[in-house]
Amino acid sequence: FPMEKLMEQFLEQSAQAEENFYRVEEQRLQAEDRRREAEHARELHMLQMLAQVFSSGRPSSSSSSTPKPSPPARPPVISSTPPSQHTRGPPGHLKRPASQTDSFSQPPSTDPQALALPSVLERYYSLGSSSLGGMDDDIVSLVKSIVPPLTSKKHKGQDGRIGIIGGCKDYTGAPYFAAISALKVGGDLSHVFCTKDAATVIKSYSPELIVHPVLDSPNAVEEIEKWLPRLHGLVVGPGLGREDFLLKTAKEVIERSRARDIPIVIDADGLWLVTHQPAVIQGYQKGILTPNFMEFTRLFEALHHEPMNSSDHQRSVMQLSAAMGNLTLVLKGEQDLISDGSKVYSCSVEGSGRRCGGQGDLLCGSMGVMAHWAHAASTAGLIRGMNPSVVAAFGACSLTRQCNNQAFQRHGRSTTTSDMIQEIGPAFRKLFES
Ligand SMILES: NC(=O)C1=CN([C@@H]2O[C@H](COP(=O)(O)OP(=O)(O)OC[C@H]3O[C@@H](n4cnc5c(N)ncnc54)[C@H](OP(=O)(O)O)[C@@H]3O)[C@@H](O)[C@H]2O)[C@@H](O)CC1
Ligand SMILES: Nc1ncnc2c1ncn2[C@@H]1O[C@H](COP(=O)(O)OP(=O)(O)OP(=O)(O)O)[C@@H](O)[C@H]1O
Repeated sequence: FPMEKLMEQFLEQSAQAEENFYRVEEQRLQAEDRRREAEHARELHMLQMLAQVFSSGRPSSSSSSTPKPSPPARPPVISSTPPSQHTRGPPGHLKRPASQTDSFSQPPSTDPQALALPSVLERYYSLGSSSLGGMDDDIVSLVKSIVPPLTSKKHKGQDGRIGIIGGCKDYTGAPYFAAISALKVGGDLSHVFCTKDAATVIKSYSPELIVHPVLDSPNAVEEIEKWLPRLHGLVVGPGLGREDFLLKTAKEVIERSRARDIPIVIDADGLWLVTHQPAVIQGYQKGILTPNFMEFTRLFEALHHEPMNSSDHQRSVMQLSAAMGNLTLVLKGEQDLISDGSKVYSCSVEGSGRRCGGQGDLLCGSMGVMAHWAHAASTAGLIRGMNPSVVAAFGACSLTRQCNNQAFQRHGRSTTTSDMIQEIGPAFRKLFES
C-alpha cells in the first residue's frame, strides 16, 4: 500500500538523519578532544618552563646556618615577579600587589611562549591559594614532610622544647598565647622567660607551661643561657615590653642562641629591638621576623632610610629581606607575604574578618616549633631545594589563618585568640595530616 511505502521511506529518512546527527556530533567531540589535548599540552609545557624558572631561583637549603656575605643592593628579579605584574584574571584575594615601578619588569618579549606565560602563571596562582592547589600544594606537602611522626619510641622533649622570651607587668597574655600554641602544635615543652611580676599570672593561666621569673633579674642572661642547650627553638618578643633593660637582655639571649645555631622567631617588641639594632639578627639563616604592617614599616624605614613604597608590598618584602641578609620575613596581613630575599610566597588560606589581639602570638609560637621541625628535616635531607625557614613560616601562617577561619565559624564576632587556640588541633589535622 502507498501508505506503508510512505511510512517505510519516512523511517529510512529519519534513521539516516539520526545517523548523520551522530556522525557530526562525534566529529565535533573529537575536535573538542583534540583542542583540549593541545591546550593541556601547552599548559603542561608552560608549567614545566615555570618549574625550571622556579627551581633555578630556589635558594640552597644547605646554606641554612651560614650567614650569607653582603646582601645584594637590589633584590634579584625572579620567578615570583610575573604574577605581581598581571592585571587581569585572579580573584581579588589572590591578586599580587601591582608593581608601581619598572625595576621589576621584564623587557617586552616577542617570544610567543613568553607572551603566553603570564596567563598560565595567572592560572597557576589562581589554582593556588584558595584551594591549596598548585604552588601552595608544593609547599603544603613540604610542611607535611617536616611534621615528626608520633611513635612510641620517643621520649618527652624530642618533638620540640621551645623558649619564649617575653611577658612583663603589662603583657601576660601574649607569651601565654605563644607558649601554649607551641604545645598545641606538637612541641613537647614550652618555657616562658618573663619578669617576676608576670610569672605567677602566666603560671596560673596554664599548668602546662614552665615559667621562669628571670627576665628582670640582674643575671637574667646567665639564668636564661643555662636553658639554651636544651632548647630547640626560641621566640623573642611577645609581651616583652620596651624597657631598655629587658631589650638588652633579649639582645644578648639572641646573640647566644645564634651562636648555638638555634632557630629564632622574632615578633612584637623583639622587632622593636631589631628596628634599632638590626645587626642582632642580620644574616642569620635560622632567623624569622614576623612583622605586622606597622612593625614592617618601622623596620623598612630604619634599614632603608627612606619611606616605604606602600603600593608594592611584594617588592618591599624582598628588599627588606635582602637588606637583612636574606633573613626570612613574614609580612602579616590580608595575604601573608613570605620571603627570604630570593622570591615571595603568598599565603592566602581563608581566615575571617575577625582581628582580635593575640593572633600574631599564636603565629609566632607555632612558628617556633615548625622552625625546629623544618631545620631538623632539612638536616636529615627530608626537604631539599627550599629554605626550611620559609617552609616553617608558610606552615604557621596557613595554620593560624585556618584556626581563625574555624573559630570564626563557631563564634563569629565574639571570636578571641583563646577560641583560635582551641582550633589548633583540628586545623592542623585538616591542613597537614589529611
Ligand atoms: N593579650 C596580650 O597580652 C597581648 C599583648 N600584645 C603585646 O602588646 C605589645 C605591643 O604590641 P602592639 O602590636 O600593640 O604594639 P605596636 O607595634 O606599638 O602597635 C601598636 C599600634 O600599631 C598600629 N597597628 C597595629 N597593627 C597594625 C596593622 N596591621 N596595620 C596598621 N597599623 C597597625 C595600631 O595603630 P592604631 O590603629 O591604634 O592607630 C596600634 O596602635 C607586644 O608586646 C605584644 O606582644 C599583643 O600581642 C596582643 C595581645
Ligand atoms: N586582613 C587579614 N585577613 C586575614 N588574615 C589576617 C589579616 N591580617 C592578619 N591576618 C592573620 O592574622 C595573623 C596575625 O596577624 P596580625 O596582623 O594580627 O599580627 P599582630 O598585629 O602582630 O598580632 P598581635 O595582636 O598578636 O600583636 C597572621 O597569621 C595573619 O595571617
